[in-house]
Amino acid sequence: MSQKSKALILVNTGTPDKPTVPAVRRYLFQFLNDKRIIDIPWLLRKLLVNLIIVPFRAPKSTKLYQRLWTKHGSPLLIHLEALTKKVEQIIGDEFDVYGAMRYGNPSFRKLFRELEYEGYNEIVIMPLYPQYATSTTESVADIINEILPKWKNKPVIHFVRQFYNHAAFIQAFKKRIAAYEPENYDHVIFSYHGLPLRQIDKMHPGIKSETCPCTEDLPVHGQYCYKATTYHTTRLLARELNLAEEHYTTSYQSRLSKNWLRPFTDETLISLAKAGKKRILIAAPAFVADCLETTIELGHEYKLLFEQHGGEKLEMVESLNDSDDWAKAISMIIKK
Ligand SMILES: C=CC1=C(C)c2cc3[nH]c(cc4nc(cc5[nH]c(cc1n2)c(C)c5CCC(=O)O)C(CCC(=O)O)=C4C)c(C)c3C=C
Ligand SMILES: [Fe+2]
Repeated sequence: MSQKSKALILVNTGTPDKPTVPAVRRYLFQFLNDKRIIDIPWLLRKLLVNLIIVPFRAPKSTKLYQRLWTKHGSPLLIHLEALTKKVEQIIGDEFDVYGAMRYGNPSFRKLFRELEYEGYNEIVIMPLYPQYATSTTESVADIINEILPKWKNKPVIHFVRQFYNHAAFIQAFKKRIAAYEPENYDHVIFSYHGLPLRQIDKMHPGIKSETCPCTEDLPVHGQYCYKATTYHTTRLLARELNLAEEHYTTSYQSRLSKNWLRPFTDETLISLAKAGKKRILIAAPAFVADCLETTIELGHEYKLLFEQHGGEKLEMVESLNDSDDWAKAISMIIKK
């Protein structure tokens, strides 16, 4: 039983336990069998994920994880643990602070189950995704909805659905980008994790994201639309950084098929290189911690691609990780 009446759980995606094929296979198996991630009929998902995607992807992803791994483990987990400690230093008088992963370890499902017996009056759950998406945020909510109804004594649950427009998040990210002096680059790319168009369009039936004006302004139907909120994140950051419209682009990375959100970051980089842009700064404001998708995909693979097409310098902005500004921002975001 805890001495404190409140708990905060910071939840990120997850990472394999080790950079080995069996560990990556185990992780991908859990990740990609989530109906929120691959939202197609159950049998089709099982066949596609278990017979095609995981067997082919696991060896390839393992090689990438081996490049990413540090002597202390996977960066995503290292940053989560350090961030959790920092946030506890700020709000620890009032809250017990936990860090957990939606897939793999430390398991959010296991932690949440165990909290039943801690006697908290209030539990704040903050998925570490600035922009709401069913495949990320809602997948964390699924675990709460599965476990909470079984509790005899239910605490108040406060679920942070998104925070892309919270001033403290924007200021923390802006400070990170500003440190690279974006005015000294030919162009700035705001690269977000991609999503299948199908998942975007489910958020606003009848309105096709490909023709929606959310690239210009945030529409009322777009409050929880990932495309609309990512474009809005770019606008908020660009405004804070005083970037002229022609000086930056929003794009999407990590696609698994061509029917994902466009423009794709790799194609954008090639076009910019062909247009004579030599120095590009790239920031990834859908990720609050550096991981495979930032350090390896942007920092290694896309850097090489840019150089192969005539670019000279591609610099990646370090994510918020366990910075003091980010820990302080979290303490503000969780206040209702
Ligand atoms: C259909 C597949 C996927 C969707 C949809 C998706 C959405 C999504 N993911 C993140 C953040 C992260 N993804 C990470 C790893 C990762 N993601 C996918 C697939 C989808 N993601 C895969 C197959 C993997 C495993 C690695 C690989 O094989 O490429 C990670 C963890 C990276 C790490 O360092 O361990 C994060 C973080 C967001 C924000 C998002 C939608 C908004
Ligand atoms: Fe992902």
